Amino acid sequence: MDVPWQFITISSLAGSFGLLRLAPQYSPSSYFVATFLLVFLVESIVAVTWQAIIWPRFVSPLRHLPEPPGASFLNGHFATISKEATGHPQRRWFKEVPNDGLIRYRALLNQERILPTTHEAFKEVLSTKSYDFIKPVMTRNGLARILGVGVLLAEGEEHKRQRRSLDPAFETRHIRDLHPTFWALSGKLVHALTSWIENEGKGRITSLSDAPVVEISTWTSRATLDIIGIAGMDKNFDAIANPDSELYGTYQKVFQPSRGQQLLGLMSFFLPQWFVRSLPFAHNETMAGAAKTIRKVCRQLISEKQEKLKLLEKEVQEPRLQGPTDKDILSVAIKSGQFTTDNLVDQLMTFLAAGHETTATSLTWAFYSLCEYPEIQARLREEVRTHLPSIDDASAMITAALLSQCHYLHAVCHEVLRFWAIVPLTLREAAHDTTLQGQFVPKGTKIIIPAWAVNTAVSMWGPDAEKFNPERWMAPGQANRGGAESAYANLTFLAGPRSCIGKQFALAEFACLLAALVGKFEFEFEDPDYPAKMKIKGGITTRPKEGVSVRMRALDGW
Ligand code: HEM
Repeated sequence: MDVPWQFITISSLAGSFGLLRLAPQYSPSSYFVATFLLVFLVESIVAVTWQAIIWPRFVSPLRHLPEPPGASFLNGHFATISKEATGHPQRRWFKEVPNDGLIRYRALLNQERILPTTHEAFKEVLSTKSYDFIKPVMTRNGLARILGVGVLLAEGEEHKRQRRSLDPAFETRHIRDLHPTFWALSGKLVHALTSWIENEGKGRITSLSDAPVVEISTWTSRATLDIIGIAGMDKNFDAIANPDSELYGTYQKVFQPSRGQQLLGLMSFFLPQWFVRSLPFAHNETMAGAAKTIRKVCRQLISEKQEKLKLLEKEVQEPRLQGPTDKDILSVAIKSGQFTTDNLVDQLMTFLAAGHETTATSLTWAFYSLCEYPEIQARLREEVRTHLPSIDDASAMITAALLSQCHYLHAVCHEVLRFWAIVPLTLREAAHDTTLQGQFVPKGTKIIIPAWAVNTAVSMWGPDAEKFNPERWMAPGQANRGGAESAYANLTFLAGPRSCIGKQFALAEFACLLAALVGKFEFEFEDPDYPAKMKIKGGITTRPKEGVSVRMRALDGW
């Protein structure tokens, strides 16, 4: 249970106002501000005593669950959680706290969190009772401004309806058709990078030590924005060619954590979100501006696409006009007839945000791991060069079948996604009183799904769980699950009805981009000691705090 700060703030304001107007003789002060502060203080002390001390220690049905050591009296494990990278403490607790499937830990003011640890517990939260454990309202409101209230944030029957309408855009058959698009855009990225490197190196690159330094995450982000633009919305944002593109710049600002963001996040505990958002802070202005730009772009895309579809309808007799363009996510959503224009804007916002930074960050981690293990990089390059046509060959067509011959590529991609689990944890909240693994769970309790901890748990993956090892995907019969027995051992894309709708899209896009980049370039850390210094930056997705800076040069012969 959380302390109801908003209720306390609003009731203190209203109570102080009422007291001074109706019964001023009982007011502790004749000044409104002083009265408010006193009433607020008294209400807060009562609420905190109950919620942060009495409830979690003596009343909560969860109080008997095992807890990690080191909790403070009032703020439980908050200091540990806020000091370490997102998902890191949960990884340790997963390993070290003896439990029967559930652990309890406590956040700020001892707010309780349940950390499930077994296959059965994850199955219950994510599949059997997935609509009983919903996304927390605060998280939903926080994300809605930039992500829109699309399928990612919808709940219950509304979610089922939206998911059914969008699923056709992600059918295997359709993802197969997208491979040439993914390959063409991977080529565009390779060529842009080649020119940049040649330009920076001024024709003097003979070995990696002469090569210029590339911070790879800015390039991966631009490439995946272009891919979701073309494959998802039939629109070329041209971010690879133009790093100053409006949309790319907007997302860069939005995904950059700032002090203002943290401060406003804290204020949202006490005050209604609409009020916090109207305060004159720079962060509020940035977010409002970003939301406006993203909405404007989405509206434009929808009206362009509606025009195009009308034309196609008119000329339906001419099959040449029915290319893959009418199978992008936006066309499928429009043609389903299930969404109003405003709903469509929300869906597009969701796909733009959920569908580009995730794959870009995974690719950044791939670069990190391939610099850490140059022998894996070399083996992967050899496989790509043996089985796939050169990325410089504009007439070559890549197909899903051709790509599937690259078993090691498949293994490396899956291992990067498992090992780094870029959405390291995600939250759920009990929509009503319920049970989890037979344990009573009161309404409002937060459940933590610790994808990173699960993906690297010895209990799920065996003794080498914490080692980056693509071989686990190469052994006979292990290509799909990497040797893990449980379907809930790999939560990179989650599992169940709320799992990532774009998983197959992301896997194919990731494989094409990685194959093209590793086939063409060799690279190494700019600073060979980087792994010892690297800090992980937390947020919804985790990434290396300083990015991944690599010396990079194009190789001949492919
Ligand atoms: C490596 C890349 C990706 C990763 C690791 C990833 C991961 C995830 C995760 C963990 C969730 C569940 C979030 C939650 O419920 O708390 C999710 C949901 C979602 N993802 Fe992805 N994603 C990736 C790529 C994509 C792409 C390329 C698209 C779109 C083309 C996409 C669209 C979505 C959508 C729409 C949802 C909401 C699904 C629902 O609630 O029904 N994702 N993703």
